Amino acid sequence: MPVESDGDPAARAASGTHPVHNLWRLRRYLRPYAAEFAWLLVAGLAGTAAGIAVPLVVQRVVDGPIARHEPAGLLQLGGLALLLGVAEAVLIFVRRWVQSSSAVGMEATLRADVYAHLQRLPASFHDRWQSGQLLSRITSDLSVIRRFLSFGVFFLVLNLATYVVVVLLLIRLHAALGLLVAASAVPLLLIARRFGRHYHTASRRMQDQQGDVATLVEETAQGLRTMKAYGRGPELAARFTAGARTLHDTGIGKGRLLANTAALLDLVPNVTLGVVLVAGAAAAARGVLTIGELVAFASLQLMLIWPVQSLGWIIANGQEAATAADRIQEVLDTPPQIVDAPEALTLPRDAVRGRLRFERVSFCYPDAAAPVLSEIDLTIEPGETLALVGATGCGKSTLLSLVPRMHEVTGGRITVDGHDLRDLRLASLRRLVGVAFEEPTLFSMSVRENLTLGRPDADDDEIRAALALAQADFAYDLPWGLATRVGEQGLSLSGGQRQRLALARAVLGRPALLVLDDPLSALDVHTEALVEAALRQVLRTTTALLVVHRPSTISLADRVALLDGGRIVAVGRHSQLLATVPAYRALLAAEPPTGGGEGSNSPTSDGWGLVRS
Ligand SMILES: Nc1ncnc2c1ncn2[C@@H]1O[C@H](COP(=O)(O)OP(=O)(O)OP(=O)(O)O)[C@@H](O)[C@H]1O
Repeated sequence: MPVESDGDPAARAASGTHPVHNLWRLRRYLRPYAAEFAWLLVAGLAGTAAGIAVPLVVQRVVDGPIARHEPAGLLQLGGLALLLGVAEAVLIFVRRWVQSSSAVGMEATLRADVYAHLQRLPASFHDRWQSGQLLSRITSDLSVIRRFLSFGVFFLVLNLATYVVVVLLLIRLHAALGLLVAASAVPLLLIARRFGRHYHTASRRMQDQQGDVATLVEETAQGLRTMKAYGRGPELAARFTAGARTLHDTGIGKGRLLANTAALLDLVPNVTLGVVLVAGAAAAARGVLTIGELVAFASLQLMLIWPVQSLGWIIANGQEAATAADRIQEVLDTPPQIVDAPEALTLPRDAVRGRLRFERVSFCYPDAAAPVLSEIDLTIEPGETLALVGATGCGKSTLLSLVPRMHEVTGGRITVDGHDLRDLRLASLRRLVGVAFEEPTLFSMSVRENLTLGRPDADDDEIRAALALAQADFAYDLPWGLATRVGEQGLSLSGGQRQRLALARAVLGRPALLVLDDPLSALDVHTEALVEAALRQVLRTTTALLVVHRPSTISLADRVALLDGGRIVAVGRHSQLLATVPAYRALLAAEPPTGGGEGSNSPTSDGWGLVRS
């Protein structure tokens, strides 16, 4: 979790922002529902007015028909009280009906915006953020905000209005007692202020801890096989229990804070009510107050108990919503760094020859001490295949990720046919580049949807050709053919099957540039030979950059570049490098000689066991 400081009120004070600043910024999501909220308020206020009118009618009943023993008048006023009660019930129903639909609509819009923003954020953002934190923000935090903007704000306004109107009526009924009730607002405000300060910190802590627990659950679900295989279940369970215990303790602390405050908030109106009853009875005995007025006074004062009691809940809900808004804005305020330039170009596939050039390219991961890649100069001619080899961790995958702009170069530039990649529209670039990463990622959708991820318009023939090339015709034999849904992350398929589908996805529609990270690593020798033969056909017409871990795959390449310490230390044909670069020889000698050979299409032997199959 990168950002914790917002939960600290001191840090917030230092930054000069108000605790509800981020919540206030979300007001635009309420705008489309302004009419609904206006109706909501009107219905709420009308319902409250009807409720307040009932004690006043009761006052007339007691001082009129009851005092004078007139049953006819009693019936009339009783009917009016009943009518007011029914009106209040209907208005409450209307309010709740409108409230739920507008609040859910607002939450859905905000969630869609956060999700869209997450997609625009670069890979480096997702590298740094735990997915559980993002998950908890996009689910529980948004629900907290929805609850506050729909119920919390509404009851805050309604309860304030009720408080003010009732206190004015009380002052009108009996000035001294009414002012006493009004004065009871002072301790209430002091209690509320103190509570708000403490609760803010506690709710931020709890929401962050919820994210940590979500991360633990997510990691467990994803790494279940590995954990089981290594028998690490108990350790994982202990980690989860510790996280859940911390969350539990914070929840208990928060609950106690709320309970203590609720008790104090409860105490104030009840003490005031006791005082008023004694003093009111004395006033009635002296004849200063009629019995009806005393009943109305007490009934009206009872109406203040709920607004005061709910104050604790509203403040708690408001604080949670404020911290949730902070956490949401931390995501929304992160600018997507990899975006289209103002005048970005769209390059049609047919107009691209595919000359890929790295010019003094360097790259440094955010917050990393040293660059991973420095001064990379490489040119890959149209239709040429360049294999990138190097020791593990030397930056091969990173170099590949710069081509579809998953990461942005931090120095130099990469061009395709002379166009800086940053001058191309991202959508255009990503249509030109076919990518298969080291980890073949599939999604829990149909095989066809997985294949056409980057080419939704691909037709059946193109899909058939791509599957044939990747030796992935097994897809047609799945229970529902290409319509078969693969399990989450494609885990219902074998590693080799996933890799072949990922390769088919990369080559679908014959992209101008192919960027493949060890595309044959999970295949058996026989399938590897078949895929290699088919891939060779595609590579003849496509510019390709391949990361190669195994000598056998080098045979696909026309030239090889050796990456060492983030720099290209040698480029040339495989046989040249073998003959002249000791580091290259040493690197390949460390690999098991599983076959492969010279970068031509004829089988060769090179003395290092690299024989193309
Ligand atoms: N997201 C990241 N954030 C920070 N550093 C990273 C990140 N990804 C990789 N690195 C670092 O960059 C360096 C190069 O990693 P990279 O994955 O590009 O190497 P590689 O040559 O492809 O390795 P391998 O052959 O094992 O796949 C490594 O030191 C790695 O620790």
